[in-house]
Amino acid sequence: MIESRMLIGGELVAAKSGEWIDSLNPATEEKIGRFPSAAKEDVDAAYVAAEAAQVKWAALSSGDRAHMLRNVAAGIRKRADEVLRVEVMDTGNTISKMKADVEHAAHAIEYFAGLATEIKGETVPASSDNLHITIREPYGVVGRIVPFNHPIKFAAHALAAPLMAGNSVIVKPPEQSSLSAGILAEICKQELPPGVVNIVTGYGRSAGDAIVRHPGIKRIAFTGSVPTGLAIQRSAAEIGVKCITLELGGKNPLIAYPDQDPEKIAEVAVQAMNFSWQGQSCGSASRLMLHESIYDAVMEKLLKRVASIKMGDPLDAGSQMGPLNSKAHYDRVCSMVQAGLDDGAKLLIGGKRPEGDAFKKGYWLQPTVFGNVTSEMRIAREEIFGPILSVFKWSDEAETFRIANSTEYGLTASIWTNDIKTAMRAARTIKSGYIWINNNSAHYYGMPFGGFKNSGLGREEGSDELLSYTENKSIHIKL
Ligand SMILES: NC(=O)C1=CN([C@@H]2O[C@H](COP(=O)(O)OP(=O)(O)OC[C@H]3O[C@@H](n4cnc5c(N)ncnc54)[C@H](O)[C@@H]3O)[C@@H](O)[C@H]2O)C=CC1
Ligand SMILES: O=Cc1ccc(S(=O)(=O)O)cc1
Repeated sequence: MIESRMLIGGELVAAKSGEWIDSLNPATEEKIGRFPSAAKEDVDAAYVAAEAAQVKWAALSSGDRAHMLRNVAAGIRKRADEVLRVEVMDTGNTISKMKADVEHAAHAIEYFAGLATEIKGETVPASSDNLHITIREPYGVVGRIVPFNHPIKFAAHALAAPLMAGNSVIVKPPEQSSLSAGILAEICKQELPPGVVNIVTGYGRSAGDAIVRHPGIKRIAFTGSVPTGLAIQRSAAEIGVKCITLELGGKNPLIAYPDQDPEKIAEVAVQAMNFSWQGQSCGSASRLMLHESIYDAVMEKLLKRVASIKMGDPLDAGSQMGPLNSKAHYDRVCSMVQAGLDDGAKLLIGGKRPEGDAFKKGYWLQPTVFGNVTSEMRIAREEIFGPILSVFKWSDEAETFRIANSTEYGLTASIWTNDIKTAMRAARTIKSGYIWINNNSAHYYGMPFGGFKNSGLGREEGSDELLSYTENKSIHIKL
């Protein structure tokens, strides 16, 4: 049983109210621990500590800040096995996938530490009798709110760029899976000055909302769903003028052209759908658009591959797919299976709880594929964030682009063709922020990641993200 603590002002603490939230293992529904349920008073305390720490932190050289950040990354690596086990039991994601997330957590911090000397301004020849320079200053206290699908990776990533830019930070982990953030809190307590990082756990409607509405927190970065992103914009606007960046959901197309090998497309479609994350990844290609000339061949092979996915104990290295993250999420994903059936899509495989004693408890849903999907259906328009793939057959390229662009989302797209002109035509026409040609799923630090349309605002994973935690100041020196 794990009882994790928050980090506020350099101390590992419970909520002032004494309230806790239970952590359940989604594979078994057993209680595995609990963590504090913070309210406004806890966020206020975190803000006071963060504000007090920030000025000294910003006054350090960027090299000194980078050095301390690297120590946090090393601390994560040192406790990687422990973090991994907690994270697998708390999220239901399989151990083979989660291993990479723990490594990513450390890598994200090291990446931003490596950008230490990029926090720089410009000289501008705006007049002949002045020296015009810009400098970049931190906002002060930054709030970052992250979702349940990659808890340790997102929590670690969340502190890196704001800190590197000289801010202090308050991180709010997801209420479904907060235990790994408790370990991160212990590492930050050891490696950083008190108050520089504050980790406040709890529900979005209380702890999250208190961060968004805090008048002193001008810079907020949110990763999560579109409805919550919109709610955050509304709440923040009631308080003041705030700079909010949003990494939101996707309903991402994978478009396969007639020149493709059906076996290869079947393989990449399964990968790109992220069945191995139960579909719980923002970049999942949940709309598979197959040219009619390869449709039958791809589908035959794809269904065989889906049928062979091994669901099982997430702690078993042989398991290829685990349960969904929480009961509420499971219920919603299952309701989308029904929505597909109600709207007339053809259920080709899955759609049920797997059979066997191991799956009687927990939030298990088989990998699911619908055919005969049309663009009006709910399963074609709404992000499900579960293991449900919707397959379209196409013949006319322009109509396919129209359908690909017909949702409110625009996060990623994956285009498969050997013709570079065709590939670039598709890449330019699809309204998404991150496009793979003959590839899928991979993220590359240094390349800006983020969404068009309702998939978001702002870019992460590159120098844009670092600079987004600074404000530009113009200084004119009369010569
Ligand atoms: N674009 C990207 O990089 C990514 C986007 N996502 C998206 O995240 C979603 C799944 O994650 P969920 O945790 O279900 O999202 P969610 O939007 O329900 O919650 C995300 C976070 O927001 C907090 N929150 C909820 N209501 C709030 C409020 N009113 N004020 C402040 N904070 C609040 C929650 O406590 C949680 O920490 C999907 O839509 C997925 O596509 C997930 C990963 C990456
Ligand atoms: O869900 C969003 C998401 C998934 C993966 C990655 S990364 O490949 O680990 O960088 C980032 C965001």
